[in-house]
Amino acid sequence: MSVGVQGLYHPHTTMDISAVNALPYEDFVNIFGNVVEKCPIITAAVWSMRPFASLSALEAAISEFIDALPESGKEGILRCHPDLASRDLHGGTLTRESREEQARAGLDALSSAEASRMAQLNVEYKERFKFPFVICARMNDKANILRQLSERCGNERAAERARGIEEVKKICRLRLQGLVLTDAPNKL
Ligand SMILES: NC(=O)N[C@H]1NC(=O)NC1=O
Repeated sequence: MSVGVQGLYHPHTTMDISAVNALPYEDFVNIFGNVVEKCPIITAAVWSMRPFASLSALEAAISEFIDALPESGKEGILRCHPDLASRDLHGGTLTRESREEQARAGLDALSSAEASRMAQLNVEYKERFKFPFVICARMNDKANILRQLSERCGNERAAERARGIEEVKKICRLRLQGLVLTDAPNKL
């Protein structure tokens, strides 16, 4: 294992679920602490629910923990996310996961027109909802992200809070799949 930015461990190989279940909580939090961006408290809490029968069971435990939070807690999770394509992307202050996801969607290589449109819409969104726009960057390209950011600015706050949390769960699923072997298809 190697220690990455933010002090999180990044195993070189994916683990199977029994290896995950055998982890003491310190290692579990070090490895999985950022599956929900900057919310290691979620990881630390779900450790109590092990053993997990499968990767999907671990994912479901995280999802249920999030769903049980009050609306303020869900907004708190959204507020832990960095703005997409913000100046931080070049400044190196993002978590490794977030930087890689944004780069994969092409957000590190926007034209200046795209960058200022994105910045302007991010401000508009945050002024309206008081939390940042969150979308699973790995499932979208930059054109799609800009379009959705613009469209979602017109939503109601409760709908947008729920939508942001859905996106957090998609980001979480992809981050987990990078760390744990996916369940064998013949077991599903
Ligand atoms: N604001 C926002 O959506 N941030 C995130 N999206 C994503 O895929 N990774 C992130 O950090």
